[in-house]
Amino acid sequence: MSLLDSEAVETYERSITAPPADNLVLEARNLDFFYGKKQTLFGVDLPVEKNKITALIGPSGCGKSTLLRTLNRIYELYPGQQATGRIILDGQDVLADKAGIARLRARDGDAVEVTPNKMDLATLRARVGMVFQKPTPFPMSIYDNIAFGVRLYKRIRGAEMDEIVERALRRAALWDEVKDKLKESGLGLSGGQQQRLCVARGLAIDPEVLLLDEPASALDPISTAKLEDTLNELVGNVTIVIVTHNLHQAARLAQHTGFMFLGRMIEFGPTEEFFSAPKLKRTRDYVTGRFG
Ligand SMILES: Nc1ncnc2c1ncn2[C@@H]1O[C@H](COP(=O)(O)OP(=O)(O)OP(=O)(O)O)[C@@H](O)[C@H]1O
Repeated sequence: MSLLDSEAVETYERSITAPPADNLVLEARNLDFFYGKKQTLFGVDLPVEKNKITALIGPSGCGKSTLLRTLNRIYELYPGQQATGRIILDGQDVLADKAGIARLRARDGDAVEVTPNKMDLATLRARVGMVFQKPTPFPMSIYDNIAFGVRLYKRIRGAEMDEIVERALRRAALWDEVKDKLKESGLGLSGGQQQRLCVARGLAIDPEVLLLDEPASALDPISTAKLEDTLNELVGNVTIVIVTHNLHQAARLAQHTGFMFLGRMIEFGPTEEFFSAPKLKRTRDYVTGRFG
């Protein structure tokens, strides 16, 4: 075998240990993604267990954010970006319409039963929320930051809205810090508080899944610890997928971890095994700091 052959074999070697199928709430299967003509995801599989935390790690540019943006189809806001494959949310394919599913069946022989209607974006965004790398509060009061999103999806009266706002802020572990200044601007909060406000905003519409794209990268260690406490408290009630560059953070928080490399999901499995006994050399090299 030539060096080139062995490299080619290694490039495609994968190890995916998925949680039991009945426990999955969201699943990407054989997902490809294109920025124009440039392909950036290649046959990615991602099984996401319900009410657990799944971490995505990997070197810069390997496609972690792209994968996250595909899961709630936020990429559709940008012309020329396209995804093919399957994203199944509670048995419904959120990516494909009827014709798309027929094409997939013909291509992959995939016989998964899904509802053949492309999910409308408002429904999808309500079920799969997203928090970005930089805190992005709206230029309005702390209260309205949360109420605004809720009003987009539900007709709510005053007192009921107060309850929703309080509950979301409590779940995001921010209530005690802001309960006396709900009318003040969200922009006046610290970076860490702003990020928890964004988590609260996401939680207020009761999503099944919350996607977090490096949510702690702009935060100091104390704010990071508070955010992690918040995420830990949410386990069991909401499903979280988090992209992080911080391997310790992945090990601390996640029940499952996926390692991406060059647009591929190379290794996926339970976090403890993933870090203590990675199955592939490439993962081992990455988690021991030998490359990346
Ligand atoms: N808008 C875009 N147009 C064209 N290519 C893009 C665009 N956004 C990202 N890419 C490319 O897609 C690939 C994957 O990028 P992505 O941001 O998903 O990686 P990442 O793993 O999240 O990186 P990082 O850890 O640095 O945030 C990279 O090669 C990147 O250059």
